[in-house]
Amino acid sequence: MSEITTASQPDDPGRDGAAVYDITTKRSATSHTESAGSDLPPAVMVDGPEPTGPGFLTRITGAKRRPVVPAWLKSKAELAAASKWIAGYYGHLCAYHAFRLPLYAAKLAVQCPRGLAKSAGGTVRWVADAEGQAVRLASVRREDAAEYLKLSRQRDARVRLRTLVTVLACLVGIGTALALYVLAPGWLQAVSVTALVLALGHLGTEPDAPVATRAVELPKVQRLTSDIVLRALGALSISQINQAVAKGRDGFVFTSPITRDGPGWRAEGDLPYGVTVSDVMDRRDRLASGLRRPLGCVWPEAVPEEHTGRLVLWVGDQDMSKARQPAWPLLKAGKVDLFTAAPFGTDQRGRWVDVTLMYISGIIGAIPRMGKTFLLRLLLLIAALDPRAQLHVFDLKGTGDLGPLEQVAHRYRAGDDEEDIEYALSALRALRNELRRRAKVIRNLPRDICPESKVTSALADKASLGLHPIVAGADEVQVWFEHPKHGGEFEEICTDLVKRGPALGITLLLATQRPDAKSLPTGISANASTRWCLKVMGQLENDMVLGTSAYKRGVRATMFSWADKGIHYFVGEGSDARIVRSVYADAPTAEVIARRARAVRQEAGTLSGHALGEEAETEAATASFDLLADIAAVVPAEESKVWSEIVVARLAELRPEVYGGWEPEQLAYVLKPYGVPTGQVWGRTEDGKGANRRGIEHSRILTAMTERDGKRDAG
Ligand SMILES: Nc1ncnc2c1ncn2[C@@H]1O[C@H](COP(=O)(O)OP(=O)(O)OP(=O)(O)O)[C@@H](O)[C@H]1O
Repeated sequence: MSEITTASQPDDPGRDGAAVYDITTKRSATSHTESAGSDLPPAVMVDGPEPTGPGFLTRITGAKRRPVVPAWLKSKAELAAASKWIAGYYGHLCAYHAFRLPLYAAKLAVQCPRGLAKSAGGTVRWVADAEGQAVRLASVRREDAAEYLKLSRQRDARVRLRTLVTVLACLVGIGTALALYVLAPGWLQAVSVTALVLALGHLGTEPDAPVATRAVELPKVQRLTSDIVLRALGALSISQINQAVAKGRDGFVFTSPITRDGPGWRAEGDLPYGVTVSDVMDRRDRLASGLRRPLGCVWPEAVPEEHTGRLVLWVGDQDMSKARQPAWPLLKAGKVDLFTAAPFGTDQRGRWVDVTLMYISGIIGAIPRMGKTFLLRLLLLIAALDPRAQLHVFDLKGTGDLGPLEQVAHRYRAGDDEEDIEYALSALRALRNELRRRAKVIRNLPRDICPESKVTSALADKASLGLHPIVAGADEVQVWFEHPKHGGEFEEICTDLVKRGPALGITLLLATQRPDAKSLPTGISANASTRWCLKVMGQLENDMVLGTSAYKRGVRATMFSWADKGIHYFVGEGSDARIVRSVYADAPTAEVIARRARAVRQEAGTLSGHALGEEAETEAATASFDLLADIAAVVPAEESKVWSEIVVARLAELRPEVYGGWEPEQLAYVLKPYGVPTGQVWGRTEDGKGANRRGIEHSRILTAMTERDGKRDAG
């Protein structure tokens, strides 16, 4: 219990000379003086006299209840999967041994003489009471005549009885054998002889040479104990843990018993004050060394609803990247309803993790070669399995990784040449127009049909409304945003799609290997509701993909190792960040799934656009579109400064299909990447009144054009 005093300064002996003294000794001295009757005011106790805390009722209302039925038993899919595994396991055992039965029989037959000799020898030793011989010999050595006589008498009686039993057994055995030989049918004789031979063969088995070999090699895993956890945490070179251990306390206080959790062990507890789970995550490799387990087995995690020092340590039996993943339920059969959840990966415990591709916009980020394209392709395959969904696929890497989706995509293009960029731009403009159309449709629908003002599965089914799901996916999307000419427009359209698309049935999935502000504009990264982050190298990229301060909260995709391909943090589906290993679907597998999706679409009559060999109509019309050139065209040289509202009105007149509906703010937004600012400029209204309003300078447009063209020529 600590206390504070309100001692006045003049009484302080150290004040004049500004002496420094130990606060602890000073404090006790002051309280002592006070108790001795000085005129210091009484000490004020800051801790209550008794430990008080929440009452029983408060504690039980706040208590965390553990589920009565374990999660794996509640999930039909998991139960079915577990039953299938068990049935498969025992089925394999039976098949394995059945196949080797003749071999086992032969081995036993060969061992039969040894078994016969062993049983004969054993019987003789039993009859002769060989087990008592050592004791009898000991009494002889001690020359203890009395005891020897006692033991001999006992042995004689025993040998008599055992001889009788043996003779009787032999008579019964021989009699039975003769009876069988004379009376029994051939099959019974064969069975009896076989049984006798097998039994004798079994008896003749050497302990180090079993007849039956192992059908399965069960992985031997070390049990996780508190000692091992403490040893590993103590090896992390975290000073607070080491200090706690040095003072005889535990460097980790377990808050629940170490239990089996899926194919691994789970330990939960509190780190010392001031140590956070992030500190442990940063040293995951050392932790794995301390636990003597492969890195891919060791998964320290934070508990989001607890304090930052609450650590859950899950140690898998097998490396997550190598453990066998259950077969993907959509691999061979099945359709998808994009408005409901579909599995796309498994967590460390091998449980399926689902994603609902509607009402989201997502970003996938990672350094190269970690599985970003595979993941995007998987998500697009899931979308392809909903025959209503229209797919827009842009492979800006240009290697054809998304090629399997070509046969189902409404828009498809691989490559980053100028014509590919124009194609993508025209497709995105069309998408934005579609977004606007959908907004109007939704707005005009009666409340009872569309109560939530968003596209639902039932609305998507009504072909007349044209509200089918649209899923657009782009790999290496930084190519769009860094484009010298169209970067601004790509950013503007994608931001709009990311923000408004989810409610209107349009999902945008963007994958990038360089998640920084330039290659993934903040307007997009901040508004994406779903994030997949495979290995990244630093905090900045981590937070760009997983959200601001994710790194601080301990959600760190930097901890993944180079071998953790396809393993990522998944943030979405209304839950906290989870570690997921995405389903591995290589190109041939993707091709098979896409073919199935095409067949389903053919049946439903929903194949469209590129999949039917149609070219986009808007492509040629907009190929020559250039924002800066258009502004230069509508703002003559004599108008040195012009208001934004006038520019957008003129642009809309020039190309209504592109600029129709633009607001002055939008102009400012798309000009930003070109370095053209908008500011207060002097102008006149139609009736000749002068005013200051937001606008642009003609010379800045010309400068931006010159710079851009110069860069392009240099490039
Ligand atoms: N879920 C997965 N499970 C196991 N291995 C995977 C998985 N996903 C991808 N891989 C492996 O990782 C390799 C790289 O995948 P991918 O091409 O998707 O990487 P990327 O991040 O797109 O690379 P780049 O940036 O170079 O395009 C693949 O060849 C594949 O073997």
